[in-house]
Amino acid sequence: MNEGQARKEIATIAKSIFDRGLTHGSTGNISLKLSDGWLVTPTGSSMGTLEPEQISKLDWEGNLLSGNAPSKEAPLHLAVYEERPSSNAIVHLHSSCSVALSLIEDLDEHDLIPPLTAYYAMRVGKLPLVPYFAPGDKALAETVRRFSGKHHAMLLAHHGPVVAGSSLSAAVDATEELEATAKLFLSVYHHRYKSLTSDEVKELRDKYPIKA
Ligand SMILES: O=C(CO)COP(=O)(O)O
Ligand SMILES: [Zn+2]
Repeated sequence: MNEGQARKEIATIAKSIFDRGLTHGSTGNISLKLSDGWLVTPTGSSMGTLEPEQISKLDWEGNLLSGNAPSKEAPLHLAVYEERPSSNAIVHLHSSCSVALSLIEDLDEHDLIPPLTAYYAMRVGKLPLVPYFAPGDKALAETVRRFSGKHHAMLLAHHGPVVAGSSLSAAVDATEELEATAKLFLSVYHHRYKSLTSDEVKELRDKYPIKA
């Protein structure tokens, strides 16, 4: 995919995310690797109205090459790419059920949601909670770096998900799966509910390995 196509793909997917209420206001950011750098959505922009040429192009030191000023989370995206050479795209949203999940006390912070559905096990797997830091904080990027070697999906406390994928569509797919399962989990949380067994999860993970 060339740079022009990549810019269009980000703008199209960002609008779809915004139109379905998966992030709001000027929250969230998306990035995508290119052969000669990477693209990230500009700071302060609404995902609903992004023009392809506004999207920031950066080099691997984080310098702006073209487009508007980059997301304040660009160092976080860069840290994930540095730790995950197989990842080609990253999605960060403020999707409300996922944020709500990050506020619940006494969940397992190494794995917040049990394997409620097959697609959650196939697309997300394990979801750790990343401790709270202010958006754009250098310490947030460095903390995410520590998680991202082992995890392609993580949840920032009081903030929202960060999900890496082998492609932009794979990263968006997994982020949507996380939001849908967070909603499901919130609705069964105060009930007695069943999860998939570890054998069932293992069978899924063997048959549908997550490439992220
Ligand atoms: O989600 C956001 C911060 O975490 C949005 O910030 P940016 O507008 O700088 O991308
Ligand atoms: Zn954010």
